[in-house]
Amino acid sequence: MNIFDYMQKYDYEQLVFCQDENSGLKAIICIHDTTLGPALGGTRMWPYKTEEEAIVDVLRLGRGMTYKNAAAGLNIGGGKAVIIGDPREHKSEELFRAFGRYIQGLNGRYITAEDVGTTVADMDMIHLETDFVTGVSPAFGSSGNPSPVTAYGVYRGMKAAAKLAFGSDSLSGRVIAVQGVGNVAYNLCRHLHEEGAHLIVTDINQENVDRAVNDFGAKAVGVNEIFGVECDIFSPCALGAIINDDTIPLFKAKVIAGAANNQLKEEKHGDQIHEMGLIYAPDYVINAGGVINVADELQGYNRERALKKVETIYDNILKIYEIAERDGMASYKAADRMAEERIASVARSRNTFLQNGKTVYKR
Ligand SMILES: NC(=O)c1ccc[n+]([C@@H]2O[C@H](COP(=O)([O-])OP(=O)(O)OC[C@H]3O[C@@H](n4cnc5c(N)ncnc54)[C@H](O)[C@@H]3O)[C@@H](O)[C@H]2O)c1
Ligand SMILES: CC(C)C[C@H](N)C(=O)O
Repeated sequence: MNIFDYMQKYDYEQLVFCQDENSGLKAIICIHDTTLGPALGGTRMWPYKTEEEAIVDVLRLGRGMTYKNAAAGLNIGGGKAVIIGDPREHKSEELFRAFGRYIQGLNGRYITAEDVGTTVADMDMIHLETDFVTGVSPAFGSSGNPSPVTAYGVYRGMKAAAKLAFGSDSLSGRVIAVQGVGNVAYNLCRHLHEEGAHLIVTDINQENVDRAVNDFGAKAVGVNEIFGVECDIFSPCALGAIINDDTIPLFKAKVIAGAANNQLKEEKHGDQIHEMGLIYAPDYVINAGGVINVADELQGYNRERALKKVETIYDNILKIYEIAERDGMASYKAADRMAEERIASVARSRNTFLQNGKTVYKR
């Protein structure tokens, strides 16, 4: 891959390669866009098979955070990091401290948090070397695990999507099929169960299935069955790319609203479900609760204030549908438009010189 061509095509600012022989650290930090503020996004630890796979992933995820943060109304830019390694085998204090020192070297242009394969305990180790890390243990005045807050945001966004589809945002009596009942979806299921929804769940991890069945009276189905079950709402909370040529013909739901990142395999699949009349809550809008929560730490963490901001996901979903209807486009495109317009207008408003270090000269 020609990295500079790709960076130029999507206007990336910076890609940082980090190597530390002692700890075995091989990491890449991507800063996509800092028009709105410092780049904030989690660190993914994954056993990438090739370096190219890791580079493609960090670039794609970093750009996704720019859109997520902008659409959420945060004064935060987009970035992400990946550590190449197996999270079950290759974690050590030495490795996370070495990584923390690289983050410190960026002097606040990039701020990290949890993502797939990393935990609060890992953030605590990074925090030994840098303050530019969020999602650290609450004992340090930080916000801890973002997953329950992500789940709350998905719950609020799902209610908004239900209002658009059914004319009422009540989820009582609705049948909701949840794919993957891990950290986020377990907490989501709790909210849905408390409101009186009927749950159908699946997971490749039987323990997680059993937990949802026992705690919330969920009905369990096989991993391939979940797409075609009779339900009102399908909630993808496991993997990306699950809205695709194979699954679309199976869907019986009227709404798709879940936590997973990058749910559309390709943009055309967003157009297809739009044409079928499904209400689709764009992934990066509905799952922004976690980043909204960790971003609050930059003002001195206040959980009440963070949750209030997470509540706005409800209105954001409604707003995206207003744009989609106004401009005659699918909801995923309307979300992109909303994020891009906000970034462009802030960039325009910063075209005069100010002696306070806040002016960002982008172009
Ligand atoms: N944790 C957060 O705060 C957060 C924030 C934004 C987005 N997300 C996204 O939400 C999704 C869930 O995140 P999480 O933190 O709950 O992760 P998790 O790993 O705790 O949960 C994912 C669950 O999906 C299951 N799973 C994997 N493959 C599956 C398959 N083929 N069929 C059924 N189940 C399968 C796993 O066994 C696991 O239980 C991810 O896509 C993540 O990127 C998470
Ligand atoms: C900053 C993190 C809490 C972000 C989360 N990993 C996400 O994908 O939104």
